[in-house]
Amino acid sequence: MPALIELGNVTVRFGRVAALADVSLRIAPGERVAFIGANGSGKSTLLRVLHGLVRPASGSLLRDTAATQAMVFQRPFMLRASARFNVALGLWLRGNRWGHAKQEAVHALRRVGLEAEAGRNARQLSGGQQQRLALARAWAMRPDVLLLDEPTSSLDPHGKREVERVIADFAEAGTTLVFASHNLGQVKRLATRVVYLEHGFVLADLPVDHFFNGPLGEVSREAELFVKGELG
Ligand SMILES: Nc1ncnc2c1ncn2[C@@H]1O[C@H](COP(=O)(O)OP(=O)(O)OP(=O)(O)O)[C@@H](O)[C@H]1O
Repeated sequence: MPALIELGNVTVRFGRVAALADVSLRIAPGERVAFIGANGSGKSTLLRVLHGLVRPASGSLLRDTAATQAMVFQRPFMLRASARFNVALGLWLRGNRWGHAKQEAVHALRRVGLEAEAGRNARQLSGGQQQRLALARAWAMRPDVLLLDEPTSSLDPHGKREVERVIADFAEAGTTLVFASHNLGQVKRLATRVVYLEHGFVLADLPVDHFFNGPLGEVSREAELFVKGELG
């Protein structure tokens, strides 16, 4: 199957820090890929490279130009305006008429269970609601690929469940998911493939069952320790 995104030997530097080192990665349609690893291992940087927000110092990035992408950040930025306006604006900026954009915004809000909050100031919504609002904004774009940077890191268990449900809906609708997470339970629930990063290197890239249950081999000893540590 042709790749949606393909990275070849990508290195990203911030000053003297190599945030990514020689990363090669191929993402095919329908995959659900989780990036895991310790703080500073390069997960966010990798997502930003995939979304074209960070330019590699070297290496190649190929993207299927017909495929659309959306990214949801760890702390999504909301305008001081209604939830509906926050979703509609993105659609309007992409050339939709305002009336149509507002209509589509309401559909997207319904999809994430925020219909009742459509008229509320987005900044006054709870963390979980804001995260779902960010997903509604992405949903409205009907992306082929959805990139998420620790989408539930600041949420309580209820908020986490709600946001995970929406993410799972994206996957069911055929969206390719690529997300960074520190929550290994979430990785097991949502991902089909795990990419383990350490100091900017990909140390393991395996189907989720193999990553959590199979022997990881010499090169992935650190990954094994990481998983054991995280799972306590
Ligand atoms: N804009 C930047 N300027 C300078 N250094 C940066 C920048 N962004 C990332 N880095 C550095 O690059 C490395 C990788 O950071 P990155 O945010 O990608 O890690 P991460 O795995 O997402 O971490 P976390 O789990 O804490 O979110 C770190 O050493 C970080 O300090």
